[in-house]
Amino acid sequence: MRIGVIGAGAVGGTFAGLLAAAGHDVEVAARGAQLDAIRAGGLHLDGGWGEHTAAVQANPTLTVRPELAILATKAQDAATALAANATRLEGVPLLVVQNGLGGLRVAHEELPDSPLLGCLALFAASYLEPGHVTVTGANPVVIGEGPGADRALLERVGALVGEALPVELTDDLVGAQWTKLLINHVNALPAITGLSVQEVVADRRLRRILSASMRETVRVARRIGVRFGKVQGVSGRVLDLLGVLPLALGEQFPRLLARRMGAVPNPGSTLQSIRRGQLTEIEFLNGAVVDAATEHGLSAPVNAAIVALVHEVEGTREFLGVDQVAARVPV
Ligand SMILES: NC(=O)C1=CN([C@@H]2O[C@H](COP(=O)(O)OP(=O)(O)OC[C@H]3O[C@@H](n4cnc5c(N)ncnc54)[C@H](OP(=O)(O)O)[C@@H]3O)[C@@H](O)[C@H]2O)C=CC1
Ligand SMILES: CC(C)(CO)C(=O)C(=O)O
Repeated sequence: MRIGVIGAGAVGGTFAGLLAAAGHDVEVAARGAQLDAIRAGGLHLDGGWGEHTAAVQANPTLTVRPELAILATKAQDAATALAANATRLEGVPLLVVQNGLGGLRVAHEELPDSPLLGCLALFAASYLEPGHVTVTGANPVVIGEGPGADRALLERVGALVGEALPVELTDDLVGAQWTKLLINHVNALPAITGLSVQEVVADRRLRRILSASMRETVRVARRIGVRFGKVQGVSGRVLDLLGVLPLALGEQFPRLLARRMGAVPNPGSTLQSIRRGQLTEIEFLNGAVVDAATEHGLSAPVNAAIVALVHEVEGTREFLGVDQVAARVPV
């Protein structure tokens, strides 16, 4: 099948490499050094799903209308990237692989005639240097229906992606997005400290701050009527408990997430942006919790402090020590 991947970094590179290895005809829309490197030497993928060098076509925008498109930019780049490719995408099914809550809304605004599916990647991948992506944690993706899609499309695309990597389907994409948002609370502290997710979770004080941010999110979600969906066997009922358990017990959740990431240090996608000198997605992660709280007349001070620290590090490019973080986040 002819597949177009927009944004060929950690996640898009993983999809492109594995789908090409499964025999599909893949074109990526990429930019800058990544575009030059893929054109010159292909896309080199290694780590949890093996080594593949995919001779994918790479262009600044898609040159051929695909049968399936995959969007895998960071959230802040999605609208621009879709607009640049819109003429090739009208009516084409689009799989939006993005963290945060708003990816499908943005895609629907840009491409009102395309059936949309939402995809939550639970695997971890690092975009280390142009042309090279490493899968550091080989976990499945969860796919659910978005605007304009139906069950038949979901199953067709699920089966196709399943040729390349493990897939779970969900009937509750919104609930699953909130659960993934909670999981993505692991992203911010690595971006602030320069540590991996596993190192953050291993540190007693950082683990406490992370757990406090998660508990605050669960409490906000309960107050505004959000129900967490089941993801990777973790049910909404278990997550609801995080809102009432003492922090010491709630810390079992980040410990579980770190175990599932395995032994290879996972920087998370937000620290990778900082390392590349780019702005991060933090407004779409912990920032989405602050926004949801504010919209409903509530506050989320732990998440707000974390968002502010990530922005500080985006500006200074100087990581903070554990003492500095502990002094600035009101746990
Ligand atoms: N990395 C991970 O392990 C995981 C990431 N995610 C989520 O997946 C999404 C993608 O993240 P990730 O792969 O890490 O991000 P990356 O930054 O690694 O990759 C995004 C790529 O999109 C490119 N891009 C941006 N705008 C355009 C455009 N207009 N045209 C062509 N290419 C463009 C970027 O180029 P440039 O480099 O020049 O900015 C970059 O190469 C995010 O929402 C993230 O939160 C979810 C699960 C795991
Ligand atoms: C699942 C996780 C935490 C993997 O690293 C991720 O979604 C990210 O890094 O953005």
